[in-house]
Amino acid sequence: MTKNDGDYGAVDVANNNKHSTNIEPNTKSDGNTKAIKTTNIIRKVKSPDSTNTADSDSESKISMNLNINIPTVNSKTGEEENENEDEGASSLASSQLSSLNEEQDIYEDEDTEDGELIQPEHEFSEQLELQNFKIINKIGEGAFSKVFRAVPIEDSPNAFLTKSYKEVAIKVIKKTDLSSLDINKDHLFHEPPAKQHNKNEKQHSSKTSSKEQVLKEVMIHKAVTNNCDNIVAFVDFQESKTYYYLIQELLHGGEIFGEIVKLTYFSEDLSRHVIKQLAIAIKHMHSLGIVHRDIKPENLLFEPIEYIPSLKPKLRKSDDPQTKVDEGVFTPGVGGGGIGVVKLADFGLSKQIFSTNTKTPCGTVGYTAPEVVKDERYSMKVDMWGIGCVLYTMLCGFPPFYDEKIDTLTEKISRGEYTFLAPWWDEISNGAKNAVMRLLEVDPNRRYDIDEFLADPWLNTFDCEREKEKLDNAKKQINKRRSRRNKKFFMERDSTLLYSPAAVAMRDAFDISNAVQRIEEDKRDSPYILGALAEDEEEEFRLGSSTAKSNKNTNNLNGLDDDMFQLKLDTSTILKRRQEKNHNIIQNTTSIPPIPGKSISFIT
Ligand SMILES: Nc1ncnc2c1ncn2[C@@H]1O[C@H](COP(=O)(O)OP(=O)(O)OP(=O)(O)O)[C@@H](O)[C@H]1O
Repeated sequence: MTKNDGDYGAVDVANNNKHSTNIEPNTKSDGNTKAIKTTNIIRKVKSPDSTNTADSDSESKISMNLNINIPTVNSKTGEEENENEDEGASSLASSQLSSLNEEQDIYEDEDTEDGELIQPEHEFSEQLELQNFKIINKIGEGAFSKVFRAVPIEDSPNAFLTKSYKEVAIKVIKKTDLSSLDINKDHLFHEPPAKQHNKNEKQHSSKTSSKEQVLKEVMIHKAVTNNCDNIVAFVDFQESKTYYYLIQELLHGGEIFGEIVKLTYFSEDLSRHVIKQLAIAIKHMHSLGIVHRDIKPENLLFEPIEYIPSLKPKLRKSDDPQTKVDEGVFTPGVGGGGIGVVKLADFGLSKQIFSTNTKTPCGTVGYTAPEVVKDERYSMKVDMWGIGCVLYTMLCGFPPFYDEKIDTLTEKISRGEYTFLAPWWDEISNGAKNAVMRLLEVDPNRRYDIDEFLADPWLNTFDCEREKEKLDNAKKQINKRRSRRNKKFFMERDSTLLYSPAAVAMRDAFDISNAVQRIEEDKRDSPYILGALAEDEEEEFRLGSSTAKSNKNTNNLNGLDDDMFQLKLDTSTILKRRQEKNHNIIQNTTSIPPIPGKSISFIT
């Protein structure tokens, strides 16, 4: 989710720039080299002499400064620690996840009781046009947005909207930032450099497109927000003269990405804890016909829980005892490593594949030949690939696909070339490896779908009796903690690690992996090139062209009002845009946009 721009000292993987020199030279060219190299990358992060390339200014922009405001609880007694030391094959059953949400409620209560930091850090220009909320501090930054922590203003006209939220996260997008940039990442992905428009025309179309993209994100987020505790809740949307405000539930822990960097890797229990919650979120989205398309550790946010140090920290053979951070005790039904409830965020690349009302694919029109109609199962499988990459990375600490050369990396992703490299994978169970293999299957027909993954034996490994006992104990401990707040007991976060070359390289690997999968999906769906238009058509249908109006009842997002934001598209007809797109695609290669500062080209 977080931006990897020059301010953060991004590694230019493609051009092997100065920061890449921190990564050990690649001396081999076989399939294993990548994993050795990436492991070194992550070890660099943890090593005491690793160089932080983020300058002090950029550090002030990082998104992990939430820990100063998180509620605090007391430490555990030795007896409790012993209870929890009794680890083993433990995991979460679906039913147990509800207890995680009880835990979250507790923290929400604590926030307000403590009444911490309700005064703004300073005057924010974004506050001037914002209604109903008071901005307190900046907590994150995306490529096109700033994210703030805010509190509802009491007695505001829309106070009813926020009654469940004592604090919110507000993603603020400045309209002028959009006017020169097209944030529709997939359009950039498919489209060649802009055609020769005159300046006004270009600016106009760019603005329109950007607004579409913001509204699309809002509509999809709103559509998926209900009935799933593992999706960051949508609260409200405001548009002012200068800004768009996307108001959502605040998650106090930050990104799972930072936790992987900090802990080097997660135990199988903790990996299962995180991935199961992600799977529940994806199950919910897929059941609504919506595909996320940008699954990565940066888009997984979490609520922090008490960190309980292990009495005897377990080390893997591959660990450096000097630098491996103890993950602490894993408590079934609660979490571990300071990670409690996990929620999926960032719907900027999400896409509706089929309407739950009609079960017909979106974006298709009457005259489209059956062979170019999207097969929704393929589209959904993009998310399963993303889940596989996240699971692999959590288990060993480096991503499945990596290469400094962008072309080689792309090839490896397309061919599904990855290994369970020794010694890092030696102590990881066959069950976990099997789950990864079923997710990182190149052929989408053979790749797990979400139901198959949720039924995976490794994901469901637990002993009911023991789990129940542990769950009861965990609940008792939570109750004790409620009366023993105000002592800091969360894991320290060294936010400088997040912008090390290693961490940036890991982010890039995910962005590229997801992008390649999206391209593969579109290639599969679009043997006649027309598929590249599907998203445009979809928007046109949903957002109000004359064609859309006539199809309003069958193609709008579930539960959403077509006219919710009074958006009217002022663009060309589908046919004209199809012709333009065909013309452009035939003439050009595609380029990868999501990594600012990089010039990467793909031959289609
Ligand atoms: N609901 C939230 N609770 C807590 N932190 C959040 C929340 N939403 C976003 N953030 C923080 O702000 C950062 C940027 O948010 P987000 O990724 O949504 O912006 P973005 O513009 O979509 O980024 P990009 O497009 O570059 O991926 C996140 O990485 C996260 O650290």
